[in-house]
Amino acid sequence: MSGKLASEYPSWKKLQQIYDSEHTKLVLKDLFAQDPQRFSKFSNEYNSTEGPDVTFLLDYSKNLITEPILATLLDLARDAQVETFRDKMFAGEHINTSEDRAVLHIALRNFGGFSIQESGADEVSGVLAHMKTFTDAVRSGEWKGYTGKTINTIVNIGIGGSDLGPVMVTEALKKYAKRDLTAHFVSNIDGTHIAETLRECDPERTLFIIASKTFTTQETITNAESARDWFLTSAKDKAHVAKHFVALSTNTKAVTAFGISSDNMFQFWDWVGGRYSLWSAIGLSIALVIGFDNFEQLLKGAHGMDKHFKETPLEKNLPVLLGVLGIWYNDFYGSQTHALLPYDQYLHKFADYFQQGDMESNGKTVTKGGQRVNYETGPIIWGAAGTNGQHSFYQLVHQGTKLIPADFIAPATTHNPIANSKHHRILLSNFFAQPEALAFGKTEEEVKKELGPNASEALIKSKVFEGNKPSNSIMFPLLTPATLGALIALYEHKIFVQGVVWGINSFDQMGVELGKVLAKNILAQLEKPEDVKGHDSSTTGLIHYYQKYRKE
Ligand SMILES: O=P(O)(O)OC[C@H]1O[C@@](O)(CO)[C@@H](O)[C@@H]1O
Repeated sequence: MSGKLASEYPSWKKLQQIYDSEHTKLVLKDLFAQDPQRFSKFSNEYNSTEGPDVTFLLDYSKNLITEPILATLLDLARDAQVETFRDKMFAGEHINTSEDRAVLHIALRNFGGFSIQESGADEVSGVLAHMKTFTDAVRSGEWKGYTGKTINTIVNIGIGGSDLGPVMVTEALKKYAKRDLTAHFVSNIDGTHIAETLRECDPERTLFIIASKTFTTQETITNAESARDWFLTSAKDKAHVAKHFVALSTNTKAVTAFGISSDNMFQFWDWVGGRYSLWSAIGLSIALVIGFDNFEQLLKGAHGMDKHFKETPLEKNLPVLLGVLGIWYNDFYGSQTHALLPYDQYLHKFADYFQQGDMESNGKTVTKGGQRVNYETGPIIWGAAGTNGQHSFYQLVHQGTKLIPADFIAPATTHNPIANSKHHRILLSNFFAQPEALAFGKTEEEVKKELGPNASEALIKSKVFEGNKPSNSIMFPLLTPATLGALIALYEHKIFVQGVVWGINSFDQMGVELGKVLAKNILAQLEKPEDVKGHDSSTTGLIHYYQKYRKE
């Protein structure tokens, strides 16, 4: 980033000219008709070159691009010095400028020997070894609760990056789970979350994992205190906490103050962003559910993608391609969102995960240099597993007024080939059909032919599909830990590429602070008998309504 606004780059100005002069002429039906080689030109097979074999296909041919447009989009990555900043990140430079921190989630999975100069990077293997020892002890039954029983339930208490990654990955890799170990995830401060969870737990056989990078997050600490109170109601003796509570954090002081010994703490470092932390000690619940070896496969799969991102020329660099394609729609076509549509029930939390990953990284309006941008930055990320989305929001995606770029993701083979894989064939037929329908639509002539001469004009019009709606399709042989690791890393690096182009700091999150401060102020007032003061009439009116009905 040269300190310039992205809109000042020559390539940005050229893209604007291309959009203004050509976008009405970019019709997918024509682009495919004109070039039988379009699929092979605009698709890439990723094959890992290190660690476990991971392969997947990225088909980006159903995008509103030509070769000159893609070349200009890649020039944008060059103008923004994406490769330079990538290399700075990998080297451990403090690219998180507002917090003066490195950004080193790649160091958590650095099996291939990237040279990283940052304190703590050489401690990763020690933490992984501790995680392995602990995970093996719990899963083997060697680790016993205070009455000598084995652990059959884990409860991860955390929120945001200390929750969403473990939830998404343990769902995605359920096939690899130890089925006699139940995992619960409590995140919300709403007492319902912990209350409903504790109903499922036996204090003699439950392990609580308090996951918090700062160990100051109000929701997590409050939930952890309630869990400890619940546990001690049965266990009585505080000495038993040591057998049922562990902590994942950077804050040893706060962990020990809570009453968890440092022996039961799994450490990570300030250069691990919360939304990039599932690879760190925050992944302990993942390792407990799927076993440490599978957790290591996840890490190794991600490392393979790190290597690809670090070494591959822009033209074949998958995170760069996804990044600049997203910018084409976000900043020139004016799309506001981006849909992640995994045709795999195991990936039903994938979009949820990247809501934080993408939106907390790139939901910013000020560049690293303090300038307000004059262009769109982070998109709204949303999505759901197919085919459920088809019976929910696809009407809008197909015939609405909004352009919604979408990524379709699917495994070629399923872990559950029931009914002789009939279910999977139906699932994949939809995975293939939906992008086809979005891209090529259905013309008025085709509708008239179908409805016959008596159909009203209005009915005909309502059945037309304009099409020309872009999508990417990603396929891989099977959803394995290593494949999932590579897939997550692909999107992490896509987010990085976009942040560099926009000139923003993708690795702080100042935007989450104001609400917390205001809430703390209101909480203090709610706990006093006198009337609230210092608020607008709406906030005051709402609080008064609450106070009219509150019981406690
Ligand atoms: O892990 P912790 O420190 O408890 O933070 C939890 C989450 O809270 C934030 O909103 C930051 O306050 C996310 O960035 C973070 O993942």
